[in-house]
Amino acid sequence: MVGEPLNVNEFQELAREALPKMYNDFYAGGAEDQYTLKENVEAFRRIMIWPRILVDVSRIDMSTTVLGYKISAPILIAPTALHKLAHPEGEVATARAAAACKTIMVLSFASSCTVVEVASSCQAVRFFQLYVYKQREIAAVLVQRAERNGYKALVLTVDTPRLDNGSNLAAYANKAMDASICWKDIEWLKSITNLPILIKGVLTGEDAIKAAEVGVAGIMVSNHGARQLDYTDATINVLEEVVHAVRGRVPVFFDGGVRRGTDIFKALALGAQAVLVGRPVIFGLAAKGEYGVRQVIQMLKDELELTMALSGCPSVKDITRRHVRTERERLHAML
Ligand SMILES: Cc1cc2nc3c(=O)[nH]c(=O)nc-3n(C[C@H](O)[C@H](O)[C@H](O)COP(=O)(O)O)c2cc1C
Repeated sequence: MVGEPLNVNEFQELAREALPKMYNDFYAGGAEDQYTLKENVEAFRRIMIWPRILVDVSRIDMSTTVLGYKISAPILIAPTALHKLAHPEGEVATARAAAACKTIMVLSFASSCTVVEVASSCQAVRFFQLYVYKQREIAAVLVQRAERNGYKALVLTVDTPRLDNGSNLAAYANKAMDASICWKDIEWLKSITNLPILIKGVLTGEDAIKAAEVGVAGIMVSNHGARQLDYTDATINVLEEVVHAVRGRVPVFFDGGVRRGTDIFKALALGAQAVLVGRPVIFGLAAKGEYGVRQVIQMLKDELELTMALSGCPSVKDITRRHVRTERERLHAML
């Protein structure tokens, strides 16, 4: 590729050029037929924006709050494993970029820099993502270490009783991870920490209701970037069901296939409080280190700002359900 990347998708190409094939495949790939991997992105294309005109958009305010922390735009960094495979500075570079962009980074349980290294490298608000191992004491130690080092929330990832097959990492994790964890264990997790707990990996209204009932601080609609169960629906297609089910009791976050500012606008219109971005951040990191991650976030911010201006939404709270139409709604309107 020649020249500067013009959008987030072009970073994928730069990352492919920068990385050994094995690492690139690890980051870019999805489960089995990779049907859901494609759908996560494609499903956004079937949702159309319905803009409003003659609204004063001379000032656009993208800022929002997540669990009370003010951030510059509703774009968080999703937890993704092993950033040092992408760049020698690993998660430290990603965290610095998060700080520079005034947003939140969720550090993966499978990070290649330690919780302490990342904490001491920058002022970014950080959450810690957790998998629970069979040896529960390990989870307790890790949670308390995250708490001591200033991480502000726990993100419990629940879509991985087993990892999708194929790597030594998966083989190891499948042995170590506790596939018996269930709803009652949220009480146990609450008993070992004072941090708010978010549940990542909710895909149905039914589970969203259970999550709200056990008292989590937030729900993340996610199919793990289509790396776990293939043939789950695209996350943008299930977001609204989850939002309706929780009826505002807890905030709903969203990830999967976010590549454009218009995607973020659509997710917010369907009820997400903010989105998380996975692969594009790794591609930015692989291509250009911290600067690349900053560029990726900045591009998404610029695109969201433009989308808001052109849609007649001066602030994120002005983005409503009436600003988008799904394919089904458009077909219905034609009847
Ligand atoms: C290479 C890679 C590693 C990931 N590692 C983790 C992880 O350690 N923990 C976790 O909860 N999610 C993990 N995820 C899932 C992301 O948090 C997120 O759900 C997903 O990447 C969002 O989709 P996107 O990549 O299309 O933005 C990983 C995703 C990728 C691509």
